[in-house]
Amino acid sequence: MPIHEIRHPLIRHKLGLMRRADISTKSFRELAQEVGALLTYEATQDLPLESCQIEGWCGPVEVDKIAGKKITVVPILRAGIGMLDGVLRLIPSAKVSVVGLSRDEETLVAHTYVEKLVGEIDQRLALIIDPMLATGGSMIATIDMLKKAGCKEIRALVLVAAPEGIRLLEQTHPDVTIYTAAIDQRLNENGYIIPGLGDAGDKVFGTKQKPS
Ligand SMILES: O=P(O)(O)OC[C@H]1O[C@H](OP(=O)(O)OP(=O)(O)O)[C@H](O)[C@@H]1O
Ligand SMILES: O=c1cc[nH]c(=O)[nH]1
Ligand SMILES: [Mg+2]
Repeated sequence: MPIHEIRHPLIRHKLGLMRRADISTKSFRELAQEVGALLTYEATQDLPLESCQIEGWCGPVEVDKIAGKKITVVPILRAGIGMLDGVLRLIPSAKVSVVGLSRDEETLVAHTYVEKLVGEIDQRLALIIDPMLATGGSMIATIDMLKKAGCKEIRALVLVAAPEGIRLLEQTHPDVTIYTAAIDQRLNENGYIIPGLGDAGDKVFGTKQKPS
């Protein structure tokens, strides 16, 4: 399974700011959108182009445009919403499929509470967005859902990935490409990524921080 850790200076810097314990909700939100946009830039590098002729300021000119690739962005609720605007800023016409998953704090098993996929999913490139790939359970459940609906091309954009989640994803869905801002050290005994970001959903929504 291809995994791309994007070590661009802007991403390294912004992710570093996100790791601060005293970060405000406002800053966390802004940075999650910005890093989400930067990961989108990387994850769309190979979109097919076609030429077309337009009327330019000095007459007809050949320009490139994206060759009708259908895309669905798939935020995993809640925390994935924190990256959504950043992704849509670069792909404003993408359709959005919403998946709601919540990880049980004891078992770490994710249960599904929303599944609202867009039409023609079999013809679309799916870009799943979630700040955290921890055990990998939430990502695998989402990929299972998309494949069951007929989706054939899937990429995952995550801010931070744990080696444990990457390994599990490699075993279960080797065809899915991951783009991440960082591969961190490990999971702790509560399934939180170390050093990670803490609870990304709580940080995006300003809800109470759970102890890790
Ligand atoms: O790889 P996993 O072990 O499945 O963990 C990662 C998931 O956990 C978090 O969501 P959470 O269940 O806390 O929901 P929330 O976004 O509503 O806070 C995070 O946003 C991922 O979706
Ligand atoms: O570190 C982690 C792991 C799962 N979910 C989070 O929000 N953070
Ligand atoms: Mg959470």
